Amino acid sequence: MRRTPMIQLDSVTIQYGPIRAVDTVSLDVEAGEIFGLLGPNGSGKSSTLAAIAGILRPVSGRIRIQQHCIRDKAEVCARQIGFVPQEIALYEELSVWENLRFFGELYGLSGRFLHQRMEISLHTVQMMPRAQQSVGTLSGGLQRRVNLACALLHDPAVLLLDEPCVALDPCSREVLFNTLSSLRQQGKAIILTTHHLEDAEQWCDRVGVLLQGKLIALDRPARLFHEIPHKTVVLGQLRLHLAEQLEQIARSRLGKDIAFEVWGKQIRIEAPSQELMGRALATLCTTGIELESFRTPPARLDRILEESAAAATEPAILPFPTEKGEAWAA
Ligand SMILES: Nc1ncnc2c1ncn2[C@@H]1O[C@H](COP(=O)(O)OP(=O)(O)OP(=O)(O)O)[C@@H](O)[C@H]1O
Repeated sequence: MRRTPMIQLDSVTIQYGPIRAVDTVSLDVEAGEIFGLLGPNGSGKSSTLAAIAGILRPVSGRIRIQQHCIRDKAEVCARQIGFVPQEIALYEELSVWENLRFFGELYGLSGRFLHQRMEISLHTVQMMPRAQQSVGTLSGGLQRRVNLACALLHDPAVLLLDEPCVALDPCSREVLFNTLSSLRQQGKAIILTTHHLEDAEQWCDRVGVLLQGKLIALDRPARLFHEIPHKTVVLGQLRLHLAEQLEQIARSRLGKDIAFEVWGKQIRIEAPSQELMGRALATLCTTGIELESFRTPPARLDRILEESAAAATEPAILPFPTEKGEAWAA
């Protein structure tokens, strides 16, 4: 049974003047879920996140945080949201600890409780040993961890991260995702934007793909990444055109489990398992059919993104919706 979503977007549309950046996007994210928002540059990821954070007002549609509409209950919702922007938003001349105190006070925290929350947040991102170091002397990756700690100070139920992996080396990325996984275990609802398919596949529970402001795919990564889960497909380039007689011999030797199609010097082979694919390739070889090269075709999500990158990424210029006011950026 599906639980009540923490974050609900219902037909959300965001415009910058006549430019439609996000087009009737609907999605739900539950407690204890990491949701990845993927898409090429300019597809509307940051705008979607900013609208959920309450920084940007959609021209139409509805956003709810823990069932509260952010339009009507802006303050209640803001208390439930931790937002980690793309840019590092810290005071370089202040220490890590001083930065946390400053942002904690902005959230209205004080005294012993603030002190406790600062310690917990720094522990969560593994930065306690650096508490007294000035932020300007930290690497970009470590600054990002402090950025995240600041967003955790008020213990929000919802965490939004805009491109958290930018400029992170593999080790920092591992720390980041381990941190997010433990926050997921605590029941937080997490949305992050990323360009890294492998991160989305490894760490996200569900993935939504935006293209020109539209949500064109939404599924579990395993389903998005592996179009043909029970079959293995190889696309090959033949050294020579295939004579009809040789093709018939190959078909009889491969048997009914292996399907292949030939067009020109291209061949597409489909086998029910990796093992049978290996045997099929060997059989073709011993039949005298030489492959110059072969590759596995891109999975569904790779292809969606490949196609989207090839397509014009400029957003559609559409008439302004009449029912509500103009989009505005804070
Ligand atoms: N303040 C703004 N004024 C006008 N247009 C904007 C503004 N912010 C974003 N846009 C446009 O809205 C569209 C969506 O932008 P957005 O930043 O949300 O995309 P994105 O997927 O986050 O891109 P990126 O991966 O490059 O960060 C883009 O075409 C962008 O040019």
